[in-house]
Amino acid sequence: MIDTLPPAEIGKFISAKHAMQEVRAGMKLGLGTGSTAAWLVKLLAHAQNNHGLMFQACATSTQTTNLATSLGIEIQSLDALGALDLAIDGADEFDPNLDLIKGGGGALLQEKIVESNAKRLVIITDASKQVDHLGAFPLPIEVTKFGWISTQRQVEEALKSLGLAVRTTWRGGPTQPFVTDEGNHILDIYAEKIIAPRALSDAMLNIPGVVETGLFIDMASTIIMGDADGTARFREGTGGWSEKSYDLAAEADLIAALLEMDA
Ligand SMILES: O=C(CO)[C@H](O)[C@H](O)COP(=O)(O)O
Repeated sequence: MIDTLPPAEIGKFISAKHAMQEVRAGMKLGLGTGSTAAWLVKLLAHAQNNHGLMFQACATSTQTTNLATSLGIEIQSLDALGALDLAIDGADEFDPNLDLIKGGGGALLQEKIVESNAKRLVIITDASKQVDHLGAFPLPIEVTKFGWISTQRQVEEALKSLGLAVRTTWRGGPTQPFVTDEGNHILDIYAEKIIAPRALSDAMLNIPGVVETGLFIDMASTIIMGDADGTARFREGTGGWSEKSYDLAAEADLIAALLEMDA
């Protein structure tokens, strides 16, 4: 089964598998959103259902709630759990400071709320997400439905005054814009290169119709990059990279079991 898996998916599995080392019995966990986080959710379900791992969890989206509950993980509300021990999530980009662009899946608001309530945030990725400067991936901005077009104009004016005369587009298009779990729209900013993420984030958050941005600054504790050859490269804060190799042949049964969860 592993032979038919695209290399990118093996890398995501390796990253999620390595992140499982951070999970301890009894922890309160925040579960991320996206295709990499889905591997983590499946690994947690496997550990719970087959090895009796006990944990409590909240989710960062309806998508993750549905996946987790379908696999037998009980999802509680963040408010019921309170402070979390650990959150694990994917990212669209990360830079050398471990600052992130997130929200490619449209879940940035719940992700930021959940992850800001976690003692540690572990980001599971692959090498394609590593950049020198954030911004090649369009930066998502969550905007209220009320006055959304006027907010877009304010966003573009604020970008211009920061020297970023760049394109913005509505996720899903202007006639049927994407609606987030919180009932808002997503404006994607094509900045190409964000030199001052904090200044950009502050300028966006200063606009009343902007609810949140996909810039996650000073939030990630650790980054893990999984590779299709079985190598997990990981970095704590701004320290150096370390690596661990996983034997893919030895992981084949586990990968097959996780893939069967899709059936
Ligand atoms: O921020 C996110 C969702 O809002 C995801 O974590 C991000 O888009 C990465 O997703 P994937 O693991 O599928 O590449």
